[in-house]
Amino acid sequence: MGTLVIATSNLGKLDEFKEMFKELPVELKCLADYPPLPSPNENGRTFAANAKTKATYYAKHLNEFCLADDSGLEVKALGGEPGVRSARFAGDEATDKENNDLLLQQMKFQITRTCRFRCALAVANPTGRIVAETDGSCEGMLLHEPLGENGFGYDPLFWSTELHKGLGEATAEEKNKISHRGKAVRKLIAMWKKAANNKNGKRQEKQGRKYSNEQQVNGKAEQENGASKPEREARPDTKPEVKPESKPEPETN
Ligand SMILES: O=c1[nH]c(=O)c2ncn([C@@H]3O[C@H](COP(=O)(O)OP(=O)(O)OP(=O)(O)O)[C@@H](O)[C@H]3O)c2[nH]1
Ligand SMILES: [Mg+2]
Repeated sequence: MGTLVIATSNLGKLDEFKEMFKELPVELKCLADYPPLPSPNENGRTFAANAKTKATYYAKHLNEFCLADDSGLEVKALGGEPGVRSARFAGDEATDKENNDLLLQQMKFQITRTCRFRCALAVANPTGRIVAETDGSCEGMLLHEPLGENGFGYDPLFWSTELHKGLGEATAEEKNKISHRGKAVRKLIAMWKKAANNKNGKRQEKQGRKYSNEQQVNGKAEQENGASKPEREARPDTKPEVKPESKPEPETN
């Protein structure tokens, strides 16, 4: 079984990933399983750029496959802010509460409350090369005050137009079904399943080719040894079993 490190220092994200990956045949690890590393710079202009930077950085240092997530909240009335700066909106070391308070203050007189969460995921192999990327988004409205105790970050300020409730009120299962991260994770899992199916298909094709080559060689040898054709055909049990290629599961966004 392979290892995948969930390379995030955000415990809220980590819990969501653990829940969503629990059925996968992979050994999940997190940064706490390794000696501490300084955080990488997240100064990219897009979520995708930051996710790739983090995945590559951790994969190279830990010599493992690493999954990184860069995500944040885009508020329409603020021109997409806090966006990639979501974690540092109220300062480099800002807490969730400080970020939320600043956001509410900036939105005090705004009538348009449309916003969305976005998430970019990147997986890097142990050399640091990016081997998979996906993304997801989740639409909502910014509340005027915190609602509910669940989730993390900006969740208490986010009214989900898909769930018709605040993310702070939603259970983990409800949030994962509609969230930016949930959508990005399901795309990633669908990609892995497709790649695994293709690999199985290729392996079976190779086995089939090997069998047919062997048959030709054996046939030739038998002919040279004087074996008759009907005798060879009467041995179907020597055929390798070639299962039909199974279809990947449809994406469930
Ligand atoms: O209410 C929320 N529900 C979410 O589902 C969610 N996803 C992201 N965020 C916020 O966006 C920033 C991400 O910044 P970010 O991607 O740099 O992560 P981070 O610095 O916390 O950890 P790391 O993964 O970089 O180690 C942080 O402020 C998070 O609170 C969320 N807030
Ligand atoms: Mg970060």
